[in-house]
Amino acid sequence: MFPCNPQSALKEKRVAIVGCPFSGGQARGGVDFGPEHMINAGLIDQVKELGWDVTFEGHQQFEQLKPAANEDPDVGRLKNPRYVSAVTKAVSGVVEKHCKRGEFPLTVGGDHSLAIGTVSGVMAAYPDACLVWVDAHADINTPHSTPSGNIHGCPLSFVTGAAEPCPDVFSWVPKCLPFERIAYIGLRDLDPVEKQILRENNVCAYTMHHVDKYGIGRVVEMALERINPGLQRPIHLSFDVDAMDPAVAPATGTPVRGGLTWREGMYICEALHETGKLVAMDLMEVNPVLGASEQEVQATVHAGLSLARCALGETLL
Ligand SMILES: NC(=[NH2+])NCCC[C@H](N)C(=O)O
Ligand SMILES: [Mn+2]
Ligand SMILES: [Mn+2]
Repeated sequence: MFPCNPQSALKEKRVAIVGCPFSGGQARGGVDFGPEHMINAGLIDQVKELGWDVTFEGHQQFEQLKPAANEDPDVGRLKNPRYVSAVTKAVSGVVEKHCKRGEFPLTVGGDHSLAIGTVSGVMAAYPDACLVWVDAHADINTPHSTPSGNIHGCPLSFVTGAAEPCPDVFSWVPKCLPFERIAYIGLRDLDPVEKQILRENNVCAYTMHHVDKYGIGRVVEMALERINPGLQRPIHLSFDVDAMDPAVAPATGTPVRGGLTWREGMYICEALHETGKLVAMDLMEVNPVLGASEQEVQATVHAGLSLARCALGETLL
């Protein structure tokens, strides 16, 4: 299989929006309405406005992948394991297909368990890619370490191989992403085993402490120097909207105070666009049901739209 030429998606400016109405990786309903809200708020036209050709084949349909009641018992601590495994496998294939067509997949969630699919799909098309993970959380719990059983807290343990093998589920996931190719930005809520995994594997991780200390410009620069020296590698950006401060993006399932400002979030997307190496983006965890008011929902959706536009070049002269 030939690796894709990362330049084609960028030169031809073709985006494929992959709407993933999925909430099975965590316990709170509503995150499955995220993609619909983003589309209804004008995502397609806004991306077209930036000069991209946009494909949107309608939201992914996951209902038929859902096991019948009682047929998806926990595996270890993992909740809905068969459902999440099947959905992320499907997403992986869709993302890989778009990459191989020379399109830039913009995957809109949905909860962050979907990244098992997006990361494996991008890595199948671009085996030398690196990943920038912008999140309050490290999402690298293993099936044994997860305190919640929510798989949206675990996606990176599967794709890096940190996860213990689990019977029946996720056996399809390739160990496709080396630790040296992950950079985290925005971390501020880690579980003890996650800290241990990051330390033991010397993972490039910039917490909010580092954002305060160095400034976001320097943080992005240092992150890229670490995981992508000379900018040789294609870049996948996985953005959990809870990386943003809850004042900016309140409508999300696991908000944590002390997050990125509006500009810090946008800056990350702009800077990655500027590299000319960004090949895929995920925008996850917008939960329109969790806003305390309509205004909070709108604020979160608008932050999400703006992040996507910045990653696609909006603010470039
Ligand atoms: N994608 C997210 N919002 N993840 C939150 C994860 C929270 C916690 N670390 C857990 O594993 O349950
Ligand atoms: Mn998060
Ligand atoms: Mn996350």
